[in-house]
Amino acid sequence: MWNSILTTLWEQKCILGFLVVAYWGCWILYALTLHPYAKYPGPFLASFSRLWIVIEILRGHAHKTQADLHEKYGSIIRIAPNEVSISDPASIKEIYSVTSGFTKTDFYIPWRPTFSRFPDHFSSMDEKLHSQRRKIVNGLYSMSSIVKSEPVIDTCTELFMTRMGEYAEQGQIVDLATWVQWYAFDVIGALYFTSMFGFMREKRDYKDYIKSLNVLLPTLCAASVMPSYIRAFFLSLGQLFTSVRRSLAALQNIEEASALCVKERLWSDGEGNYATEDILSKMLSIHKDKGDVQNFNMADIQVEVYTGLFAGSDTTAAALSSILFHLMKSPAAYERLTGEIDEATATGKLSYPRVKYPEASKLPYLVACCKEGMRMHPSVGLTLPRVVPAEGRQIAGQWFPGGLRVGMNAAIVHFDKGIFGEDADVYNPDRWFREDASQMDRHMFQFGGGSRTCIGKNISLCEIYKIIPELLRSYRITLTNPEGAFRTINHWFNKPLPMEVRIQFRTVAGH
Ligand code: HEM
Repeated sequence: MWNSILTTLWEQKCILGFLVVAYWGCWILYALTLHPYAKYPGPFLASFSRLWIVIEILRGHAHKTQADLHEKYGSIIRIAPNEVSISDPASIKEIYSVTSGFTKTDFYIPWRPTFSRFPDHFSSMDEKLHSQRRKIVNGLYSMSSIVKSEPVIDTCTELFMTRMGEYAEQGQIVDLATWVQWYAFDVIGALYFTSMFGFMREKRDYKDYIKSLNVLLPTLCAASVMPSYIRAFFLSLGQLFTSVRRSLAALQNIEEASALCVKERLWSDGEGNYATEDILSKMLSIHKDKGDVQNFNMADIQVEVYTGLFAGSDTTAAALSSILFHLMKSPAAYERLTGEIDEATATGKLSYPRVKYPEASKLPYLVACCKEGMRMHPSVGLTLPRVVPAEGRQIAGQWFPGGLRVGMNAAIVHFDKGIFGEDADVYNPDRWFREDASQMDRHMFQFGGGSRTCIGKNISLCEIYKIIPELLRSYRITLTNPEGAFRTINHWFNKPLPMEVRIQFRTVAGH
């Protein structure tokens, strides 16, 4: 009897094995020949399996491989069986404009906080729902609203400048990439909750927020590019691995932090009287005044706070690091910029000691240097994947059937020679004074596009335009290794690695 049971089991195993191999064989054959994306070139493994993109993402420099592939194969490359990356800048309008009809793919689902009733803005895939939910809070992120909070940002800038002064006095070497991230995190604390978290005060990673994000990002990114049916398995099996366990604990840490920030405000303010004018009190007021009509409750406020914690610091810090790094590497641009800042300060066009955003954003060379820094290094370094509308679309001269995926990456588009000039590969703020600057502006993609444009863009721009002139006006900063390259690790946020600088005092013109 045992013999016959074993034989049956063996036969079943063989049949199962055969079916699996046959399925894969057919799938690979289809993916390589009949699939609508079979005509597009790319890595062989990527044409039939998502394993290629998972490995690339985990290696942390997917944008570089992607750039090499576009260089080799042209403007459309296959990066997964059902997904292509497009480098033609004209396609930004076709894919990402408000009326394009393209929707976000399931790439975004793993980023969603576990406690949300509605998807957060970033991960929402239903355009109608997204538009309804975003309308409730959009006003809080407008530039006119952010500029009203400049005094709050100023408290952070003041502390940042004091700390830099301490380092200058001690002649100590500083990791500027870490310091600008502490600054960006404290600004989020100040804008959302009136008080900084304590990164710059305590000179350390407050409550391990940054460590949590660093641990979380590679796991989330890898899960996001996997086929959705493997994700749950990956995350459950991943529990066996310390790195995945730590990532999930990290996610919980950020979620708990956002819940705590909201609770602390409620405890201190009691029921409904919010004395401060920070983003949190404005959201609490929306809840109090129109919460029932708009279906906006405490859980939704917590989601907004979570998004700010998640998306508000790595991004701004990467932009600040890139702007400063490229200036330090280009002495002529550095001198010209400090000249412009000094003159504006001496003639009263730039306030002292705290720079105001409306003043700084009018300095032409400063604007050019900030744009060029963000062009050279967009803070988000992967494609923003979208699903082609059901009826299909013509993009970059090709027909794309509905339901397939396409995406564009700012780290590729920003180097297009047709738009940014033959010197697109090199840092050159002067390009922004050329006749075709408005065309370049239209193709800058660091904040995404259309209805899904970054909601926190104005927060970041306000921070950037305030702190760069203040820092360069009062201190001379130099790289300890002037020959070194700008080193980053790309897990969606393309994060700069430590950037060591020396800081010296400067005389501020007219003061
Ligand atoms: C230099 C700084 C920043 C950069 C480069 C940046 C970049 C981006 C990009 C590229 C997107 C589009 C993602 C996509 O379509 O897949 C995005 C969306 C988003 N960003 Fe930012 N971001 C920055 C700062 C911030 C800040 C400070 C916050 C929050 C306080 C924030 C919150 C968000 C949110 C909520 C979304 C989703 C918007 C939506 O789909 O409605 N970002 N950001």
